[in-house]
Amino acid sequence: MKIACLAGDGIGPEIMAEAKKVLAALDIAGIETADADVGGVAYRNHGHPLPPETLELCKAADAVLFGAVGDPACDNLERHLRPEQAILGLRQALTLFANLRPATMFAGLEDMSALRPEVARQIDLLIVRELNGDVYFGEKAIRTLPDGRRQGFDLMSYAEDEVRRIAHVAFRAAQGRGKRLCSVDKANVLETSQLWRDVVIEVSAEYPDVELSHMYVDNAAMQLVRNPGQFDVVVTGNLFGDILSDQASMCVGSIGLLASASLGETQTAFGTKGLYEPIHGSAPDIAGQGKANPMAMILSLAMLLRHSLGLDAQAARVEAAVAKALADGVKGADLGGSANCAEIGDAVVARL
Ligand SMILES: NC(=O)c1ccc[n+]([C@@H]2O[C@H](COP(=O)([O-])OP(=O)(O)OC[C@H]3O[C@@H](n4cnc5c(N)ncnc54)[C@H](O)[C@@H]3O)[C@@H](O)[C@H]2O)c1
Ligand SMILES: CC(C)[C@H](C(=O)O)[C@@H](O)C(=O)O
Ligand SMILES: [Mg+2]
Repeated sequence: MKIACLAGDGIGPEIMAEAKKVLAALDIAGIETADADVGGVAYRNHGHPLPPETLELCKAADAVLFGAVGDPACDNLERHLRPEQAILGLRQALTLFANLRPATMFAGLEDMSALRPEVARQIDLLIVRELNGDVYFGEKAIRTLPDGRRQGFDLMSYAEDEVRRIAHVAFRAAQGRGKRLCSVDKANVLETSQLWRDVVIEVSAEYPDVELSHMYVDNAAMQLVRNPGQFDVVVTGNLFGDILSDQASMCVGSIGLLASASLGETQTAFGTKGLYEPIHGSAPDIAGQGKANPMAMILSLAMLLRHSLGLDAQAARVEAAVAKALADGVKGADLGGSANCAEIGDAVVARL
């Protein structure tokens, strides 16, 4: 079982070290890890944020464990050389079109939620974010109009097969959970969303046991803080899913808690090939200070064990250890506590 570990920039190396600590403590026979540069550090060391050797390592691996990319020192580089292009490039090169972002309330964190405790307690949802399309990958440019004005554009598009495959992932996820699926779009304004809605309805015929609803994204943003308990599985496009998942993180208490799995259709000997990363970024404002919460990274490792390696029991062990640490009051600065990044990792290991 081969895991490619890409720590990346900012807090990436700090949180990756804690995930590796947890993996080592599990002592699973037959796992090999290999490190590679990605993002700003890769640009500095190899002249490119996603060097060919890093991509090859990821292609050959059963799973990729990914920290974060993003470095303010790279902000003025040409777009294709910026660190963020590495994660976009990996998602595209590995056809990881389904991004699962679960948000569940942990016991003992109700007071840290941006919501009232009785509202926060209801949160148990899964955002299924499409990851290979939308404005992210459409034609984009800053061009000069005939009258001399500059105009930026990013083409928003979804082909029906792209919507169909993510819809199937979402319906199947709903079948395995509360059997309710809410498709979030902007079909009152966008043609892309109208097609999205039509295709989701078409696919729903194959899942009569799942209750399908539709919601406009602006309303969804509001409902997520008004009554998040109404959501079971949410399926949405790349941009809306990016934004709603950061919002969901503060409903749970911190962006340092939300993990993700990015999956495609490639099966390995052990499960589905995937990339696993926290939903947050490289947090340059706290990098190198031990202030990062590694729990999202550790919970991403749990998702890796479950989806790519078929090690459900080990995944559950890691999730239970994180929940127990939180219930015992092990909290970083993001949750109003004083534990540093390494102490949080140690506390999780101690509870495995
Ligand atoms: N997948 C990725 O690698 C990814 C995701 C998001 C953003 N980014 C990049 O990261 C850089 C910084 O972006 P940003 O500031 O908008 O978002 P960010 O998620 O990095 O940080 C937002 C805020 O949350 C805090 N935060 C994030 N993770 C935390 C953690 N684990 N523990 C405690 N606090 C945490 C940060 O300190 C910051 O105040 C940018 O270059 C951005 O493009 C990368
Ligand atoms: C860094 C950026 C490209 C990325 C995205 O927008 O997908 C990030 O925000 C995320 O949520 O993983
Ligand atoms: Mg994001």
